[in-house]
Amino acid sequence: MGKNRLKSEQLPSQPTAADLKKEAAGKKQMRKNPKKEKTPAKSSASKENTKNTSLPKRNHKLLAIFSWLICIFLFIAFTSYLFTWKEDQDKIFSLSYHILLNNEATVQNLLGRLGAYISHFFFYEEIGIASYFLCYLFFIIGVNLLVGRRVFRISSQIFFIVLGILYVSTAAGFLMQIFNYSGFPFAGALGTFISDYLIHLIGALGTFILLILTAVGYLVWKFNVDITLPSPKTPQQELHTEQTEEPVQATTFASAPTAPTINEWLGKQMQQQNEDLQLIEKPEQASQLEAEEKPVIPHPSSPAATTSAAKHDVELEIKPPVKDDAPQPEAAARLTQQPYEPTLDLRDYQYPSLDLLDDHGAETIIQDNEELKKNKEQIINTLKNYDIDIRKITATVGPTVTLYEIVPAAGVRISRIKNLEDDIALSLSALGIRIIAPIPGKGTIGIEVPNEKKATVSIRTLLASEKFQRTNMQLPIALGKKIDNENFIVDLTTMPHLLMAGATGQGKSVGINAILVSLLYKKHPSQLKLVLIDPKKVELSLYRTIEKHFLAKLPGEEEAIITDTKKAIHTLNALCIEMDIRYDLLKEAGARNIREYNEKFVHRKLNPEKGHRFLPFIVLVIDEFADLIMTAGKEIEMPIARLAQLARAVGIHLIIATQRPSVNIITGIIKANFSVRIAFKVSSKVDSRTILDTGGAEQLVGKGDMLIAYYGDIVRLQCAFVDTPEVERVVEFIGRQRGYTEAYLLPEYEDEKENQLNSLQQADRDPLFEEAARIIVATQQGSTSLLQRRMKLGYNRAGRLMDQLEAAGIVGPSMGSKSREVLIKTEAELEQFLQKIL
Ligand SMILES: Nc1ncnc2c1ncn2[C@@H]1O[C@H](COP(=O)(O)OP(=O)(O)OP(=O)(O)O)[C@@H](O)[C@H]1O
Repeated sequence: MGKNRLKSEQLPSQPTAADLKKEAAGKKQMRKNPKKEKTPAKSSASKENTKNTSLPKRNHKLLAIFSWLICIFLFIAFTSYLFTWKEDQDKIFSLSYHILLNNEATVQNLLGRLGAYISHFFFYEEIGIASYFLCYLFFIIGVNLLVGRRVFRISSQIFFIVLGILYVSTAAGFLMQIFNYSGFPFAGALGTFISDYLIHLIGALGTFILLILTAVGYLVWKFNVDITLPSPKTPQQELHTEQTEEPVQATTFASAPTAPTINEWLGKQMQQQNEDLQLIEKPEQASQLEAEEKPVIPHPSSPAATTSAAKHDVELEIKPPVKDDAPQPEAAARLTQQPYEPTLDLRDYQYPSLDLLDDHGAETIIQDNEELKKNKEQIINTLKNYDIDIRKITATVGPTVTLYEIVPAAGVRISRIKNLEDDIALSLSALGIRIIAPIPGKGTIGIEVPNEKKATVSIRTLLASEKFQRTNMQLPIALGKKIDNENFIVDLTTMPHLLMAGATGQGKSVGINAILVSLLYKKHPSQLKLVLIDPKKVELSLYRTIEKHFLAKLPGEEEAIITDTKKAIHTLNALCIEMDIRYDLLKEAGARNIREYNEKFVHRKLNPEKGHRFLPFIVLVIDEFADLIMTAGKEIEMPIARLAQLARAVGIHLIIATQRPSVNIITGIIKANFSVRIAFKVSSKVDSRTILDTGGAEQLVGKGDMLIAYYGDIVRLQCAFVDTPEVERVVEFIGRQRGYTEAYLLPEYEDEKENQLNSLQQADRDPLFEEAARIIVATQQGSTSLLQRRMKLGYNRAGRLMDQLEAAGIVGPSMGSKSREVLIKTEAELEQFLQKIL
């Protein structure tokens, strides 16, 4: 038998232990540094490596197929031999191995003379029925070679095979001798020899006992059978035992008695033998088999687990901290070790994808050489008319305008060009010419001329840019593109507030949407809350879909988007209270700003039981500030100024937009606290000065063409464009997802003045109050003289009535000589209101 034995060392390209270690180390490295894995192998060395490794891999596959061919060949030949051995045996006895060369000899074995000879050799001359172990050997060699990993540990498998051959052939020999059977060679020469030897040595009974004990011993060793009575084990202990058991043994044993299919068994082998290497998925059947055979370990969350855990008092259930019930020391230690993750509130939340946004075509900047040449000549000629010579002129084509940068000839004073600005613009007769003399930081003069064909800057392009994708800004906003096409993406937290102005239809609302969409693409609902005030009632209403994700509101309010002046005042004051609360929290935590505070909170250095919580950023947006300040004046201005002065450190940022950039709206106190200001096209130079402290915004071309005063610089940008349907898609995408149970609640604000007035009202309300209210609402005119006329009252009493109507919230505050705004619009609404207050 020795000469025919196949040694594992002779097997082709069997991976060595060192190879496997290298491979595992390589995988670890890749897991650690996945980028490296993705980087295409550029160096010649790595190419070489690829070549070198691909060759053995191919050979492995070929050898695997070859192994499996041998396995199948032996299996068919052996099985056929079971039925044809009688017919073929005589011929092999007479011809021996010459039968392989003798074409005239005919045999019955399905695999012909070779099949018959090999089967006879192994069954009769060697190991009998145990020959099937050889099929198994070639099978596992093939698997190892094909998978390219050590699915089966060959050394231990050979040990198992040798033991199996010895045992099976001996047992077969013993049975044949006991039953005096001399037909089919079940035992082979080896089995017959060993069993014969044993029977002579220790007798038939002794051999029988030896065989039984060997089998039982093997099973005990394999199953690690606990022979003592089972001691009570906790579920964790059982789990531990299961996991630490030697995988090869457990599988081999588990598979053998139930004779699973090859697939089932292979699945188990592969799963158990390669714990540290990632393997193929466990076939379903195999897992069923395992479930049947192994003791059932209940899932920790299953009722069974709970009861068994309760019995053994080991289960650790981590609950949210309860005030009176101090967590167990072990649980507490675990909790403090893991940083708090605010996004786990809504752990399944998905950020909107770029597919929701459109590419607004016309993205590429068209460089029209004709146009450039024409403009260049016109500029040169115009300047020549004013005796200004040019040394050099260069053009930078932007999305909306082209910047012509001029180096004047020696001796030309820049101030002269600046003085001629209007004349030059007139001569160039193009709308939207802006002269920058000199360009800051350069000794040159810039003339911006609008392009005939303008490009749209889609927000999608900006959000897809690497700068935005990779940013670590806290509140990144993609505002637009500069004239040199650089993306202008800035952090709102550094601004820290933003004032936007521009005549109607010039791009303010689009600008606000671009800012909000940028934030929604970068922030999780736990990190950002929006307070939206929209007196125009149309622009921001589409954001109500995301109320339970991103909006903040006053407690008890139905609508999160504020359209009413009174509510706007309340909201601003509530924000001031939120700011004060946050300052107190920061003080207690010893943090200087929201960033430090949240960092401490995340690392569980602040106790939630003392009121500490993760603080989301709050961004307040007011679209149409003019309406508010005109109706509520100081009541609006004061809280805004306070917030603008102080709220930055606690993560509250303001964005205020207005159509009317006049000084009574953008007051000194507001302006002083908003250092970053954006101007879309305005109607006059005065307006431009009000916003930017300089002219230029009146020269803009509209449609998102804008100037931003950003820390001393004035930068011209083409605002990013996002259309309403795009915003709708984004908010719907967010709104469809699971959100919080309600909007983020701002603190309750109690208007003391209002309360005083209310109590006063109830006591001293004029008996004509109701009638006056009806007249005012019916006519929708908040005029004292109207009351005087209609009710035939003196000026004082009518004035008092009007004050009472204001206190009750039926009319707005006095607006000088103009009528007051009537806040209740219909008589039905008034009836309801009166019922409530009278
Ligand atoms: N960045 C931009 N790129 C291209 N087109 C724009 C851009 N911004 C605005 N537009 C065009 O101008 C139109 C008006 O813009 P928008 O609604 O933002 O004006 P607005 O200043 O908010 O006006 P209003 O104050 O009356 O609400 C848009 O419908 C769009 O066609």
